[in-house]
Amino acid sequence: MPRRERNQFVKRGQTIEIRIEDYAFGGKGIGRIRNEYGEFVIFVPNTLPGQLVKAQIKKSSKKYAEGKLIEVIIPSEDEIEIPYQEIPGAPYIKLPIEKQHQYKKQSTLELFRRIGKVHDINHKFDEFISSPNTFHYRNKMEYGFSAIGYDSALKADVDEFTLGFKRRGLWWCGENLNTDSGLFDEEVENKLKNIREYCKETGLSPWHGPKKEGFFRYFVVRKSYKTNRLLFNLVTTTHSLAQFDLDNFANYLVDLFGNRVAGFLHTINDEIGDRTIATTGSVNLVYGDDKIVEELCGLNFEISIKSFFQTNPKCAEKLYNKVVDYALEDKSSIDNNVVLDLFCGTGTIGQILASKATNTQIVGVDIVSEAIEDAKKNAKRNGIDGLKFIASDVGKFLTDHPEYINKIRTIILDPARAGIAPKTLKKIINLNAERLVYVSCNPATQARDTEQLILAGYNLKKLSLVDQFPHTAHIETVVLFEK
Ligand SMILES: C[S@@+](CC[C@H](N)C(=O)[O-])C[C@H]1O[C@@H](n2cnc3c(N)ncnc32)[C@H](O)[C@@H]1O
Repeated sequence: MPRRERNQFVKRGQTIEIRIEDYAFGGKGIGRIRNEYGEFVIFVPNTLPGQLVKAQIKKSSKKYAEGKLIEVIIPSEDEIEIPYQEIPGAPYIKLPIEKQHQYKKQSTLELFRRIGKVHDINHKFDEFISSPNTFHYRNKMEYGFSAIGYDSALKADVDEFTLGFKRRGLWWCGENLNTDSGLFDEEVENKLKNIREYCKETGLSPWHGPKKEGFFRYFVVRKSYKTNRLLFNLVTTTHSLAQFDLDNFANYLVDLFGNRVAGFLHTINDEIGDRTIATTGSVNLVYGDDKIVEELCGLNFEISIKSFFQTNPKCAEKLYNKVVDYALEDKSSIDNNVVLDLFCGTGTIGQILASKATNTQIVGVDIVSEAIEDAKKNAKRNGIDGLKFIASDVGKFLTDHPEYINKIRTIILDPARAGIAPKTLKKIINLNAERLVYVSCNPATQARDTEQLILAGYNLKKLSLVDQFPHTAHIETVVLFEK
């Protein structure tokens, strides 16, 4: 029996042309179909209000449908020319930055209203913090190799050695980055084609996604804004490794980038999953140093290739200043007290806070042991006392340390995109702290946690938004909760 369609407007698999009218959180354009049955909403990710787009319906329910962008037929009047190669990771690069801010602010506040149930969120809004550099702001890029390219004229896959990013919506296809994308280091991106040619000339194979085989997988670059130096990481499989001269490749990098090369690492990743990357597999140092030094808020941080470090360091300084401002608003709850810095990464926030407080003991917890090692060394290098760093899952740490219950006045939280696991959030609530400064790179999970925190007796006192990733749909938030 044929499946009954669930709405009167669109069918799954159907291709439609639709005008985008609004912007929803997370970079989804909103289009509407109006007919004799009424009005129906269609979300199309990576589109802008004002565009006329062709999209294919991927999901459809009674209330709404979601489509995948196939092409922009007519651009939005807001779009401007840019001198960079467009990449899928920066879908809003043609939109003036002020417009991007407007969409981000409005859609994020709406999320707190709808999911967090904070109906007066406009009154709680404190500040929208822009990135000091809106172009060339990233300190890390992960370029992928692929054995399959895409011929736009033929509209078909072709065998091609590519190095760059995945083609939007086609996970198995790579797209060469030939010039600066406007997001990362101009020199590196303009010379990426040389790296590609070097690798191609070895005759060794790039990764073939569907077959799950090949030698070259990723080329990762980390940059320090303090020193302007670069740390490279080439990720390959063991297949054909004997035929690849790593020292020769290191020399080639030095020929290309001179003394900007801080170090070159080689990672072996034989896992066949298509996920990235630099954090899995065994890492060997081939040339130079395996770390890079960055400066934030006057302190120095040594970062290894596996540790999390804020991707936009100039803007991270502004983010951290806001976190520290919120934490120090009630200085008496910080001075002479223990502060928990949960999900602390390389311990940046705790160190900055400790450097501005008196006799404060910071206890930082992160699951990545390399990040904790970096945190310990960084605290020593910055000469800051009173810091303790522990490598553990936050939930496990709180179970193992009941002595902190009713003893902590302020907690800093900065979880990864997935947010705080519900069981861990319960344990955090159970600590009974007076104040939480909660940083998030995914306000959708933070808004979900906000509802729980309010039910547990916290008030959302203020919220600031930080545009850590211009030209993308991402936005970072800093929220102060008080009991
Ligand atoms: C957004 S980063 C924050 C890092 C740090 N606050 C900073 O600004 O550099 C999130 C951190 O959470 C850590 N993490 C993820 N899941 C965790 C867990 N279950 N327990 C402890 N740490 C976790 C990650 O290793 C990562 O360092």
